[in-house]
Amino acid sequence: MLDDAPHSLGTGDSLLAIDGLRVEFRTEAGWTPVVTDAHLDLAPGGTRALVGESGSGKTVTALAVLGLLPKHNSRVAAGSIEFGGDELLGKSERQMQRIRGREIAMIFQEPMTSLNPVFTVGEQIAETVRIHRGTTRKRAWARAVEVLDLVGIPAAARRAKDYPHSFSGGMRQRAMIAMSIACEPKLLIADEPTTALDVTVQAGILALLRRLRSELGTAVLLVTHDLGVVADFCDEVTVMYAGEPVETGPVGPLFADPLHPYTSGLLASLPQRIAPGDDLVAIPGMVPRPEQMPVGCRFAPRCTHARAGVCDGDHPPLVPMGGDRSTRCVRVVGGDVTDLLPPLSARAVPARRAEPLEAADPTDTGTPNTTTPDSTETRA
Ligand SMILES: Nc1ncnc2c1ncn2[C@@H]1O[C@H](COP(=O)(O)OP(=O)(O)OP(=O)(O)O)[C@@H](O)[C@H]1O
Repeated sequence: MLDDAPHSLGTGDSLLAIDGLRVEFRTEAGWTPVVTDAHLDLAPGGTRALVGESGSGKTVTALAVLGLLPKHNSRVAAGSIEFGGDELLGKSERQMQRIRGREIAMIFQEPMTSLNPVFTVGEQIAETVRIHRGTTRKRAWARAVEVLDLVGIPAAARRAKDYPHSFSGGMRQRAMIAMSIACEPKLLIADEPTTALDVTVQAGILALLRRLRSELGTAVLLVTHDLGVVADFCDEVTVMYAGEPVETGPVGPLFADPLHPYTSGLLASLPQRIAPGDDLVAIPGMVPRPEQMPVGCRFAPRCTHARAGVCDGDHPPLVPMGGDRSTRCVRVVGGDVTDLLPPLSARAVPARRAEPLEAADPTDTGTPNTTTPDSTETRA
């Protein structure tokens, strides 16, 4: 653990436990914090979303876990990131390389950042398996075909010999997921994995992640700005604002009864919560730049509940509120504000779908292990 990490808000049996994380970037103004006092817990096999507007620090937090922050202009200045009880901060690049891929894998919004256009999809997955598991080329290839089949690539043995450009967007995303799970990592970090995909393909990818989670027991940290996806997929959520978590908790209670005005504002601006004829309630203003953080509560300048002399004083800590929930709002903690629900017409929490969604994905052609080729998936 680095200096200045405050006491843990964690439960003690986490797969991933981030505590008091502070990440700084070098800017013209000097070392500038972009993530501060970040806390996050993820249980083995659990799913947690990291949500918030653009620039809130979601990706930086995820990259810190993987040890992939740019070395030339960033540093972790405080805190702790434990994975399976083992401190990741301070590990060498060589040690982190061993952890990445084998223990923790990441999938990105754009699959071509992970897939190399000059090698076949099968070769790339097999190479990952060979490096991390030390198996023979033959076994590694067999594993590549197996995982491509698992993620629903039709005729996997044949398609493994194709280059990424001959796959559609949905299939590339599946191929990247196949590569990331090939070594059965305990944790998958998915950064906006469905944002670039159309809605039906998106639903199929989420259903795939859900199935992998239940079949392989992989925990998922999902970085997204899409609360509908969070409601669909995650058990727990961490809401980030201006570089810090402002509310955490189980998805159902947090969506039904937010404990921070920022969460309430995000929920109120969900299109599916607005009744026909109602205005979309967007949060006025913008996320402050890292060099211009307000003193006191960072959300106060945009908050309709903010009070002078209360919200512009000391910077508020993240306070446990019971029921596995916490908030950084001093007015909620003090009991001055008790009902943050968005307007009545916006109260319906996006339904958590009980049924798998994979059938809704045109890139899927049926049960993943028995699929047949589909022209919508084939570009070449
Ligand atoms: N390489 C970098 N150099 C300097 N500042 C950076 C760098 N990467 C990120 N930042 C800053 O860190 C802050 C958090 O960025 P981050 O990408 O984590 O936000 P985010 O919540 O993931 O946003 P988005 O949803 O747009 O991806 C932002 O203010 C951003 O400008």
